[in-house]
Amino acid sequence: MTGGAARGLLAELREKAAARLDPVHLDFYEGGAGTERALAENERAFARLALLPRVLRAAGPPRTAVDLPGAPGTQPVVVAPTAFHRLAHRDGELATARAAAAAGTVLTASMAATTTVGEMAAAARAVDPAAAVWFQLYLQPEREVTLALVRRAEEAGCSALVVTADSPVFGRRTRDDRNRFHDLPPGYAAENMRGLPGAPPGGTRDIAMSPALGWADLRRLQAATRLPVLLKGVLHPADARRAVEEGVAGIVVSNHGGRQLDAAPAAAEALPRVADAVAGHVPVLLDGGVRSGSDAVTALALGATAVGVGRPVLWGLAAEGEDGVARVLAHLLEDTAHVLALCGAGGPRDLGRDQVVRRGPAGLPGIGEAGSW
Ligand SMILES: Cc1cc2nc3c(=O)[nH]c(=O)nc-3n(C[C@H](O)[C@H](O)[C@H](O)COP(=O)(O)O)c2cc1C
Ligand SMILES: O=C(O)C(=O)c1ccccc1
Repeated sequence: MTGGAARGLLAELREKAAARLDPVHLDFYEGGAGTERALAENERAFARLALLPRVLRAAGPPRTAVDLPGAPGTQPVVVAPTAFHRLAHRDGELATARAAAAAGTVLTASMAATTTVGEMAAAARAVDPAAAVWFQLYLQPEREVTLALVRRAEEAGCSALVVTADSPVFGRRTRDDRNRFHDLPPGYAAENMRGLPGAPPGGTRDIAMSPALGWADLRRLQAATRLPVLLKGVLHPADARRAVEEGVAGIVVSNHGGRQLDAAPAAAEALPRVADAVAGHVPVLLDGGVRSGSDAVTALALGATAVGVGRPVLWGLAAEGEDGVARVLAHLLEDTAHVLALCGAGGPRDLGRDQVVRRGPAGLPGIGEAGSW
C-alpha cells in the first residue's frame, strides 16, 4: 500500500487547513503550552494502547446513542469548545453549529467564540430543532458578569453549562508568544463578551482567568441556574469525587488540548482513575487527542460516556467550512460504530476495561487486570 492510501480523512483536512490558514492563526489552533509535551502526549497515549476484540458475542449492529446532561440519546462524540472560529473560515461558528446539528452531536459553544451563543444555537436549531447546545464558561471574578453570561446561555436555549476549571491563569502558549498573537485582528471580537456589565459602550470585556476561584464559586453558579453544570479540565480523581459531591452533572477529563499545564498527563492516562472515582454517578467525558473511532472506543472502554474533539473540527472548518466539519463528525461517528462492531460490542456499555491493553511486550500481562491502567 502506498502511504497515501491509509492517510485518512483527518490528516487530509489538516493539511488542507494548514495550506489555507494564516500561519499565525494555524499556530494558535495547533499549538500548546510550554514545550508542547502535554499536547503530544494526548495523541501518544492513544497510540500506546491497543483494543482487544471480543468474539461471537451476538452483539448485533452497534447502537451508539448515549445519554449526556441536557442531551438524551445523543452521539458519543461531541464538539469541544474552541475559541475564534471566524479566523478559520468566514462562516465561523455558524458553520460549526450547522454541521454539529446535522451530525446529531452536542455542540459546545465557547465563551470565546467570535459569534454569540444565541446565533450559534439558532443556527443549530434551524438544522435540527432538537439540536443540543452547551455553553462553555470561564467563571468571571465579577459575579454579575458570570450571571449575565449564564442568562445569555439560558436565553439561547442551551441545555447545559460547561465550566472550564483548568485555567486559573492562561497557559503560556509558546507559538503565540513568538508570533505576538495576543489579540484578535480588527473586525473580530469575542461576541459573547459584548455589552456585559463593565464593558465599554458597544464594546467587549476581556475574558478573565482567575486563580481566586473555588468550590464556593461553583456552588453559587449552580444555585443561580437550573441548567446542569459539567466541570471541564479535571485530571485528579479527588477533584472528580469532590465535583460529584458538589452535584455536577458531568466531568470532562481534559488537559485543555495541552494548552494549560505542560506537565499534565495525557487525558487518556488520567481517565481510568477519574472514572473509578466517579463510579458511574455522573457521565465522564474525555477530550484531547481523539483522532479516530479507535481512540473514541478506547476512551469509552476506559470509562468515558463520550469524547470531545477540538482541533479536528477546526481542521474541517478551515479546510472546507461547514462541509468540512460535517465530514469530520460523520467520519468519527461512523468509525466509532465500526470499531465498536469490530470489538464485538453492541454499544459503548458492552465494552470492558480489560479490552484495553498497552502495546508492546509489557502489554499482555496487563490483560484482564482491573486497574492495570
Ligand atoms: C484553538 C483552541 C481553542 C480552545 N478554546 C477553548 C475555550 O475557549 N474554552 C475551553 O474550555 N477549551 C478550549 N480549548 C480546549 C478544547 O475544548 C479541548 O479541551 C481540546 O481542544 C481537546 O483536544 P484536541 O484538540 O486534541 O481534540 C481550545 C482548544 C483549542 C485547540
Ligand atoms: O485558546 C484556548 O485554549 C482558550 O481556551 C482561549 C480562551 C480565551 C480566549 C482565547 C482562547
